[in-house]
Amino acid sequence: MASPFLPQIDLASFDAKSNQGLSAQSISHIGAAFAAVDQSNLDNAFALLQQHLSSIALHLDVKALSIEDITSLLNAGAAKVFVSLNQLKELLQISTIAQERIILALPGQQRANKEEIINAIGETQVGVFSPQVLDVELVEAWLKELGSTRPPVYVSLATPSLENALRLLKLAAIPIIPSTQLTTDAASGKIPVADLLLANAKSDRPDGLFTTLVVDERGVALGLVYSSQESLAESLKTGRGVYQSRKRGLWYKGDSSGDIQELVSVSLDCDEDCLKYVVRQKGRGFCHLATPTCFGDYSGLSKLQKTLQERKASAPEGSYTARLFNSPQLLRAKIMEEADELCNAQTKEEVAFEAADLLYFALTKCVASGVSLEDVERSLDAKSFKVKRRKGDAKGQWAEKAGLSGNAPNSEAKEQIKEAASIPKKPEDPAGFQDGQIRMKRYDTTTISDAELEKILRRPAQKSNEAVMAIVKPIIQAIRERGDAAVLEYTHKFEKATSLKSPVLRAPFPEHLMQLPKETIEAIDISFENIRRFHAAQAEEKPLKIETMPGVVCSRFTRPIERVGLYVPGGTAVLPSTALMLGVPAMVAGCKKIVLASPPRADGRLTPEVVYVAHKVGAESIVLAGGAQAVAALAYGTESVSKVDKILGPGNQFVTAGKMFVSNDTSAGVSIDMPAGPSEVLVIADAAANPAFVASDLLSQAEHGVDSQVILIAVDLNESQLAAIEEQLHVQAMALPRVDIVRGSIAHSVTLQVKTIEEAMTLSNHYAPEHLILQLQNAADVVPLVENAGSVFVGAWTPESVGDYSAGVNHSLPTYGYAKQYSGVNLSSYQKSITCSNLSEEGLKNVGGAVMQLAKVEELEAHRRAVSIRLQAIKQ
Ligand SMILES: NC(=O)c1ccc[n+]([C@@H]2O[C@H](COP(=O)([O-])OP(=O)(O)OC[C@H]3O[C@@H](n4cnc5c(N)ncnc54)[C@H](O)[C@@H]3O)[C@@H](O)[C@H]2O)c1
Ligand SMILES: N[C@H](CO)Cc1c[nH]c[nH+]1
Ligand SMILES: [Zn+2]
Repeated sequence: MASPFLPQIDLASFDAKSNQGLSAQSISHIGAAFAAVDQSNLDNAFALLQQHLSSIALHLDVKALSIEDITSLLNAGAAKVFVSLNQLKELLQISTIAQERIILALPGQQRANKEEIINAIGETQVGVFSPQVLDVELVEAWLKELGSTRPPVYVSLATPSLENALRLLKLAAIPIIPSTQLTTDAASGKIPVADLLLANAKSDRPDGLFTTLVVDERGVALGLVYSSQESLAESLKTGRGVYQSRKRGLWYKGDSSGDIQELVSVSLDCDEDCLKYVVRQKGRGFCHLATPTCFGDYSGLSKLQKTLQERKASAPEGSYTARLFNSPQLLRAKIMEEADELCNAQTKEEVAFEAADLLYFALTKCVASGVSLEDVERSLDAKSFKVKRRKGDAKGQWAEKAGLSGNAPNSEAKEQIKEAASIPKKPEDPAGFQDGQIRMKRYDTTTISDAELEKILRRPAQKSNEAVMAIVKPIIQAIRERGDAAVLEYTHKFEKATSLKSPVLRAPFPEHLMQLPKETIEAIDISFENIRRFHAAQAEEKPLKIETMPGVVCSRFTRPIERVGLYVPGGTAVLPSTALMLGVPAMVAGCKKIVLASPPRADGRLTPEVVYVAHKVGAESIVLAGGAQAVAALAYGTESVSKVDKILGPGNQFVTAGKMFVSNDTSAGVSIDMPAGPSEVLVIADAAANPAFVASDLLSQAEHGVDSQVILIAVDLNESQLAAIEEQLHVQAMALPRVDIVRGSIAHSVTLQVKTIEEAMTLSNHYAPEHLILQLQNAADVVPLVENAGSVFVGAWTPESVGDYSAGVNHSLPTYGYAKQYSGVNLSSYQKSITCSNLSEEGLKNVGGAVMQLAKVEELEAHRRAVSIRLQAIKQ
């Protein structure tokens, strides 16, 4: 049963040291409170809800607020709101508000009659609150008039006394009493809380004690004890579990054993003859036999939590749980794996089995982060208070994986923005936010050490190679052993494309699979032509040929790699532009066999843009698979997938690990382009830069994935110039459909303040970004200072996205600092160079001596003779 009375608190001073009323702790023991809210203390109300949501059911007089503020308070967890008649009518229109959360506040001093109330509330069963009833006798008469079917009635006790309060309680009205008049200390002369709690309680025992159930915060029964008014008062006063022992009198639990209890809350059952104490048990447990409960050990989730918490404190070396605690990447992989298995479970047994696995790993994550089951349950309860619910659509990537159609990919993100806007205060900024704004952290490079800078510029952690390889190796093995069947199995599993019967689509590709709007065809055609031109211009005009000595001619010519496999990612976004970037240079180089691979949608089809590009570049086939399975199929070939000589293209960690593995396997005979991972950009901006342009460039890469990183180097910008960029970043980010992804990437993105362009370039060359954008006064003059970068974008009119799609440069570029040693994809990525030597007699005579001498040094006689035998022949 809820608290039979409500302490009235002053929002402005609650929790503060100056608070003269009951302490916050005592109020949370009672579990409910009342307060009047207006604009002056609205922020305090939100703060209080955030801090005490689960421990205090907050009842708020909101007559001075707008409907928006009221719904925000309900959303934030206010238990009940006391409203005017007009507000009541408006709130009843919102179907998601439970009616018992709305209480009609009757106007003023007047005694209300039954008709007045019934007229006001119609058929709706809402409570009634009379704010200024001075005369208890009047209330008595009034309650009688309302009769037995009356709604819950709250009465503000303007002249509080124990006697008045008890009279109202006997009438089953709920008195609201200023907390300054209440006490847990009987000696203080105020109204004792214990007396109010037990006002209507009646013991069913001859000794007059109350049977008391003791439970933990999850509601698990710890044991059964007895209470008296005195022990309850003592418990409320000390904040501990204090009971009435039938043999020893007052019993302060744990005084002799040390296993004390912190009191969380006290309440009565429905017929008020039994108390429930919620406690936080310390020490070995509640039972004198040192078990957590008097009914033995914990079971289920509570038991698992206890074990995990113990393991976290001292995990046996080598235990699996210790491995999980030490490797966030392994834990993440297991959570994803188990979630996927749960989704695929069919029978009741399978669902229970897989759900148990998922809960185990989820709880390990909680314990590793210092979160308890109680915290999780509090969060669940808080969600149940929401008035404006999210639609519950799956996010784009998951919706696609699950084969949902017609699910607007980012509707949930939009809901989140709306919701965020309707909640005025948040206690802490989540990742990516600062002071309520999506903002990158700022550092002045003159005030940080090199070591700190190194840490700041570290790319977001990736799964360890070991963890990813452990996932990828069995996949590759399965493809080698079982070919097409295994490719299909993984596609069914990861892409949910269960209707797919063949892993390959062969050219000529059917027209109906590449139906596109005219504008898209035009855009692809323009981009195709620019990319073709830029890559064709990279071809050697003629083979290199020089005479190193008279008669010694060396030359070099290139040949296309015969068979290439092009991986087009498709996990989190559909990327036909990557098909262009990989396919066009392959076509220009003259590769004989071009095989594309890309994960299909859940309906088993590829996005038509990718099929159209495959058609335009003359691809032989498209492998309808993603991840390591696609890479393995390309590397080794299967019954229907053509083996290739080189695999190119970006991808996630499974794709990259697959590429690394097959390129290291000499039996595969396959090479790869480079490690190209999560997108990144570094923007260097000075005072001439347009803040909106700078922000838009940063966001264009931040929206790729939560593991993307964007860096701004601000050259000699003052506070207002920096603030202008930050403001733009926030405003533009909030308007993006992928704002939830952006928040993730901005959380590990930074602004670095430097004084000069030289300092900026030193930093940039050290970071070696995938994309470097120069938004500087004389941007072109700075290009000669670039030493390491995948691709450079010069000046205000060159957004990075032109390079992603249409300018002609390639967007498949080295990330993760590999721009220090790798080039992005270019024509030579599809070619090999062959060198050629051609000597005349004179030439051999000129160079032969050097060759023979060096062969002699290396003691390779056959090498020496291959020359001497010819020189002798020339002599004869
Ligand atoms: N650097 C560049 O030039 C460049 C260009 C474009 C894209 N990108 C990057 O490429 C990446 C694309 O990644 P993506 O995930 O969107 O698509 P993806 O196609 O690379 O990966 C999706 C595949 O991963 C596999 N997979 C997913 N979860 C798995 C698991 N638990 N176990 C085994 N396999 C699993 C599945 O087979 C799935 O088909 C992004 O990080 C993007 O930023 C980089
Ligand atoms: N910027 C990405 C490479 O890091 C490529 C891309 C594709 N589509 C849009 N952008
Ligand atoms: Zn991009």
